Amino acid sequence: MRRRARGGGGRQAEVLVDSLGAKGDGLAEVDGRPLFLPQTVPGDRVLARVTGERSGGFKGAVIELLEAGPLRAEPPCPFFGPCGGCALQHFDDAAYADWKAALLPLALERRGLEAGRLLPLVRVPPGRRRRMVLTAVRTAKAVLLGYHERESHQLVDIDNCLLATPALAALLQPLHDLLGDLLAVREEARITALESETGLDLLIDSRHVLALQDRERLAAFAEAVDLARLSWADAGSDAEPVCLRRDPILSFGGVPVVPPPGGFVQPTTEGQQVLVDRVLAAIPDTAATAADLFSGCGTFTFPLAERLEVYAAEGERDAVASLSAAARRSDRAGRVTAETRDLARFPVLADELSGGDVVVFDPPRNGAREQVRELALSDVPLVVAVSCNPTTFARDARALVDGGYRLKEATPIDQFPWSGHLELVAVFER
Ligand SMILES: C[S@@+](CC[C@H](N)C(=O)[O-])C[C@H]1O[C@@H](n2cnc3c(N)ncnc32)[C@H](O)[C@@H]1O
Repeated sequence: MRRRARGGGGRQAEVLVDSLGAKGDGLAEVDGRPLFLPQTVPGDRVLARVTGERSGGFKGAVIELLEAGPLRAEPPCPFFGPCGGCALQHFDDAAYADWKAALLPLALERRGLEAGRLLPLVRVPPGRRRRMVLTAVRTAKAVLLGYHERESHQLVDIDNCLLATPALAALLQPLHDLLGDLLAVREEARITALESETGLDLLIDSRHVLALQDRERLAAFAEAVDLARLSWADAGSDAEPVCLRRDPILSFGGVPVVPPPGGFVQPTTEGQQVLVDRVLAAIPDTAATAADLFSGCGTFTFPLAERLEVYAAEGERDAVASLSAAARRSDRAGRVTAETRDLARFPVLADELSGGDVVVFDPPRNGAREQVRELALSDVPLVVAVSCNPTTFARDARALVDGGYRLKEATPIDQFPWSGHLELVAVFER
């Protein structure tokens, strides 16, 4: 490392990037501590600015790429760089896949764990993201619609997204036009768009107060782009359907479910199928009962209930309502019970779980610390964990192993291509 004079924005240094960190940033060294440099690859020699502190090291920004590393690739998207939606389009594809596949064993290793059998990375290609959450703001000149820059409030305006399904990508330009008509200067909106099996489902969440002509404009928009449903929420308040042309439907284990507006569903159909297949494959024929914790609106509940009696618990009231309504309409009504329950504050207790055959749990990114404490005390013979965060998964896995479980098998799934995120499914046995 060669230091230069302090610049106005912080210390500058010429560094060599030697590896990639767990979130996809290149890692160099300054003063014997790691310097995290977004959008660099191993072998890059860069002039960097130190911009702050980060987990035992520094965060930085590239001022100039002095020499490109051999694993640098041409990013396919013109928005890559400023757009915070992707972090790793500039990395050689095979090297990217190796790096992603290693995230899970590395996270486990940090907790002193190893999977009995680590299956190869399953890759979901770009262009399959069926759910997107975007932000929009009306400026004096135009509407900006897209993702924020990394660690910034700055919005990057996009009119295409290579991650999204073609139907979602094609919605971006009409959405720009709609929001240009609707929003006043400085008004913002958060848009959740889902491509369901029966068409697009859109939730617009904004402080903008809807006048009668706005509602007419929204209905005309729904008609023009053939939306299944268009809902409106006021800063997170209960979503109100503005236009329901047909129910948006996703099928879980063959059961049609109408997800709540903006509700969580797996981001890709392909990723969901792999997760469901791996969960079902882990369950022996002798099992009769299962608990599906953090169930959402039933991604695993309904495939499990084809054969098993299932208790589903989930924190979002609307998701449980969707799940319960779908169960009532299905042939699995007698095999599914669902409850709205905050599993961090009121985890299902070891005594409640004990005697059951299988627990499936699929928590949010921060994991299931409180729920896992109870699971570890239970006598459930089989636990299948689904997670989108190897770090919190490894923490929870440690608690299960300390409670007497064995981590039998784990599968990493790249449901979030070009990002530092990784989906996974893991099987634990007592
Ligand atoms: C990763 S999603 C999985 C949902 C579902 N298993 C699926 O595959 O679609 C995590 C779920 O946990 C729910 N959740 C988050 N925090 C929770 C809590 N404290 N208690 C119960 N559920 C919670 C979210 O609402 C979300 O539905």
